[in-house]
Amino acid sequence: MHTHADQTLLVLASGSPRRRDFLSQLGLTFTVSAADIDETPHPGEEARAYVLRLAREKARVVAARSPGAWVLAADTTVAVGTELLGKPQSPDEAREMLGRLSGKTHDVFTGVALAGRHEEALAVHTRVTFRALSAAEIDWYVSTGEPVDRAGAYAIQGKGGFLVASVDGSPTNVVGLPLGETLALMERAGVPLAWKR
Ligand SMILES: Cc1cn([C@H]2C[C@H](O)[C@@H](COP(=O)(O)OP(=O)(O)OP(=O)(O)O)O2)c(=O)[nH]c1=O
Repeated sequence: MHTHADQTLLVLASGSPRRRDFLSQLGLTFTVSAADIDETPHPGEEARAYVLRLAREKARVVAARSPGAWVLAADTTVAVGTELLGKPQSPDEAREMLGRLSGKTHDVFTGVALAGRHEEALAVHTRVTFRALSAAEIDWYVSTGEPVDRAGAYAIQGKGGFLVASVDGSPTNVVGLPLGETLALMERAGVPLAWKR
């Protein structure tokens, strides 16, 4: 018997409001169920491998409690050379991270994973170049509170826009969900998309 694909449930395994907004903008109907996993990198783990591992883990944890659903998860990290910059744990750490990024180009990686009938995953890489920042600019930005809960201590889509000189690659990848690649992934897996109903 033919089953209508659009009856398949889509679950976003994320507590991130950015990811929720992006998926909504695509016209997709979904529920949200955040996965709480250990995000500690393995010793010497490369950024691409790290974000893929975490995205897959988040998707699997939620898929295990969502029978019959497609589960989408993602993880974003900032890398300076081989060093991973996660979310700052304090204003001092945020200042330190922003100082490291000032006047240089860094890498942003997002891993996207889909779990359900089968698994699919991909990682997207964007290069972001920061302006040379003054200490006063960094202090002010940290005082806005925006760096909290942001990989690399900035939000390009918010007040942190002034930090950035240029972006090479997917802009939505930097905010936490590379939209073009995520759509391609869902299409490949057979997840029902709004314009295909
Ligand atoms: C670099 C950058 C990161 N970020 C955010 C995206 C991610 O939400 C966050 C990185 O943390 P993640 O661990 O990728 O995601 P999360 O903890 O917010 O949500 P969940 O694991 O439940 O899905 O940093 C921005 O919003 N703007 C930016 O410019």
